[in-house]
Amino acid sequence: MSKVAVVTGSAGGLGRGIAEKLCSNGFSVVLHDINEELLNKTVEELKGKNFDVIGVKGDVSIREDQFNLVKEAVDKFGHLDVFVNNAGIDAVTPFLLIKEDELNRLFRINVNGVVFGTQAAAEQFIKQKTKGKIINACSIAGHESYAMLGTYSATKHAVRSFTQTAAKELAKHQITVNAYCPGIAKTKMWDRIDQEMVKYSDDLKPGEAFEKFSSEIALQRYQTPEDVANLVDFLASEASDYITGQAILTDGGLVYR
Ligand SMILES: NC(=O)c1ccc[n+]([C@@H]2O[C@H](COP(=O)([O-])OP(=O)(O)OC[C@H]3O[C@@H](n4cnc5c(N)ncnc54)[C@H](O)[C@@H]3O)[C@@H](O)[C@H]2O)c1
Ligand SMILES: CC(=O)[C@H](C)O
Repeated sequence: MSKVAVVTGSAGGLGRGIAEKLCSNGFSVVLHDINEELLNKTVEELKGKNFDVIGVKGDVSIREDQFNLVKEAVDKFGHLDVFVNNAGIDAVTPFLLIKEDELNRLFRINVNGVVFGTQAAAEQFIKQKTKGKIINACSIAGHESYAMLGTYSATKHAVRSFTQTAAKELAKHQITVNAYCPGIAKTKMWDRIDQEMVKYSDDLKPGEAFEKFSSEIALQRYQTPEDVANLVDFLASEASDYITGQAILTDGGLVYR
């Protein structure tokens, strides 16, 4: 019987890379995103690769949507093994200009979404009386906070904190909870971050913020979605059964913790 994984925010970017990796290793995967048009396109592309996938539209910041997502996964595939809280958004703002709307928007998606997804997945694992794996999208920004990324960095520190708490409380059910901490991957997220950072800079040109951050990478190559998917694939496998509560860096050598 195939293992079943849900990957939130997987219509594109790192989430799509994670979904493809898990599919290539025999998982049935529920792709999910708030962007229904891109989600449907990605589902069709992955079905074209003979991957066993379905797509479920949803908003991770809505608790009911997260529980519906798990229900759709179980209705289709019979059970759940892995839940990846990948969806997240960014904001670039000088600290003195951060407004309540930004705080609320980013915490609702990057933090509340992870809490609700964890609750929905954990309740299913407990109902199944099986072990389970919950894997959360953190970041280098969950270990070190960055200028102009104050709210975003705070949300990723919160993800790391909730990962530890959930791991401690859910271990008795043989549910592990871990986080992956990517560095700088050229996805739509970094396209947006670069555009915004350039707006606040007198000398950066488009693309130069990404280059500036990436120039510090010790391994001297850009991060790819597959680099991140390799770590998530490990955390989704039995090889990581004795690891829980960890926020593991995969950044090519940027932050050393
Ligand atoms: N790209 C990087 O360098 C990087 C580094 C560290 C951590 N991360 C984290 O990895 C995750 C994926 O990042 P990415 O670079 O692929 O971003 P991305 O913006 O390319 O993709 C994120 C996806 O999430 C979806 N999404 C946004 N809000 C949603 C919501 N409320 N409900 C459901 N789906 C929603 C978007 O539609 C999009 O498809 C994020 O949590 C991000 O913080 C990214
Ligand atoms: C977007 C992200 O988490 C890091 C800062 O690249």
